Amino acid sequence: MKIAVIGTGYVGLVTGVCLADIGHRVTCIDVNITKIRLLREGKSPIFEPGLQEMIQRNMLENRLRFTNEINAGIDQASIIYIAVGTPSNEDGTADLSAIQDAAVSIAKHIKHDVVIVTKSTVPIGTNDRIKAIIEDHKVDKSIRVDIVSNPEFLREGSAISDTFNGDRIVIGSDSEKAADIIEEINKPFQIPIFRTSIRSAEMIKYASNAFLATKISFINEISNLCEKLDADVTEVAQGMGMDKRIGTHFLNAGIGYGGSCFPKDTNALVQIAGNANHEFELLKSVIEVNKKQQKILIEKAKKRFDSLDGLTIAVLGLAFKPNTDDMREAASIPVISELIQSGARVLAYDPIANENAKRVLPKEVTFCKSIEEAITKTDCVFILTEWPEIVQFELAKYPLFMNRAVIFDGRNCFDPKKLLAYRIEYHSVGRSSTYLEVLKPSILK
Ligand SMILES: NC(=O)C1=CN([C@@H]2O[C@H](COP(=O)(O)OP(=O)(O)OC[C@H]3O[C@@H](n4cnc5c(N)ncnc54)[C@H](O)[C@@H]3O)[C@@H](O)[C@H]2O)C=CC1
Ligand SMILES: O=C(O)[C@H]1O[C@H](OP(=O)(O)OP(=O)(O)OC[C@H]2O[C@@H](n3ccc(=O)[nH]c3=O)[C@H](O)[C@@H]2O)[C@H](O)[C@@H](O)[C@@H]1O
Repeated sequence: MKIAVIGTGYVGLVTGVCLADIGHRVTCIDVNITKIRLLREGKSPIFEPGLQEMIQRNMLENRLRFTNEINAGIDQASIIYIAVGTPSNEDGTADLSAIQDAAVSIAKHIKHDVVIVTKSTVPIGTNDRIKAIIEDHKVDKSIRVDIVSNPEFLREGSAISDTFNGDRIVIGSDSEKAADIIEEINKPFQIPIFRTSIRSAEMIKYASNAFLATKISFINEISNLCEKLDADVTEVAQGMGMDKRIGTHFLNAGIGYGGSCFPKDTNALVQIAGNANHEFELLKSVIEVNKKQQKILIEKAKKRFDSLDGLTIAVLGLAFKPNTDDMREAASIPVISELIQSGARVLAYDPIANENAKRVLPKEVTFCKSIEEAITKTDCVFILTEWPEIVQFELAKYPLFMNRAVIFDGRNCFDPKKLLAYRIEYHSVGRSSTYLEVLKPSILK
């Protein structure tokens, strides 16, 4: 099948490359000239495990090419995927301007019947609008355009593996024939296919992200209660997860969810509900809980030190999760801004996201090339992302390098009991803090 993919971000690029890998001929199109230049050189503009190798292999085998020219890109394609961004507007609604632009460009350039497949996360009813835009703008009115909503469920950091091992592929369409074609295209992935109406498919995407975000905020609330009542949230989550109806996934307490999707999609769903005269109270609370949760390490540090003014603090992990260089809505942004406002000096380190972080973090931050460099002569460490390099870092080095070995861990990377043996004072989430007996001031109780 000849396929065009519009938008080569995390979703479009991974989709295009994986479709090429299962044998289709794919042209990836983007308005961003730098991205396309890099891709033509076989370089991935984003950090995603395994992606660059797969790009190079499929280019060599002539199944994958890249262009800035929409007309050249969709010229021969009978299937056109839309995977452009749908970021948040100021009021939380989804900004659909890139979708609108893509639809108009498609309409102006198509020369034969096509199936349009929407991968982007879009509010319920948007695919109907895409269809209307294309019908309005198409030059040759005899061309047939069918629409399929095919929401994406991949996670950053494991995008390729998720594409090949997803739990389901949702295909929403009111055209049986178009749905059959998209089912056929996806067959080699050998993933269960679930066919729905267009609007149900659009809703499945928002409902899934909102539900996962709800699980995280729920366990974070339980973790706050655990701290007050001397229970251990990791044990509680494990015990809850053994019930198959609850499941073990997405019950890791921490400093809240970030990233390009949960914050944006939960806000958008609240707005979608509002527009349908429905007050989505549960989801509003999920969002509020998450905002509060991002502040918990700062609160713990302020309680521990009285004031952060004049302290030197290392922040380990800046990306919103491990295995990505994505800084969108990363917890490190509000946390570091608040540390700086409180008068602390911040030394930051991320194994991959330092460069992207420099663009969004306050200019006062000093970026370091290693964990050792970041923690040297610091008064405490904040761990914000559970990168393997950070989790596996030799614990004995903290007391050696730091002024005083105090760790605030927003990702529960370590067993608190183990830290005492290394003479580290340890504050994590939803578990009791561990202090060195000799240093334990009575006010800390
Ligand atoms: N990032 C993720 O892990 C996931 C994202 N999604 C959804 O997929 C969509 C895309 O997300 P990302 O890939 O993260 O976005 P992104 O921001 O990484 O990439 C979007 C790309 O589209 C390009 N673009 C914008 N307008 C264009 C146009 N008119 N013609 C051609 N290219 C254009 C941009 O230059 C950019 O390269 C969003 O709706 C998002 O909610 C869904 C599942 C996972
Ligand atoms: O729509 C999207 O963009 C994607 O959003 C998420 O994927 P992603 O944002 O890449 O990453 P997740 O692994 O879901 O993590 C999101 C955030 O939740 C946090 N999280 C996750 C799990 C958990 O138990 N606790 C927790 O705090 C992570 O640290 C991270 O900040 C969903 O998992 C994907 O299915 C979806 O396709």
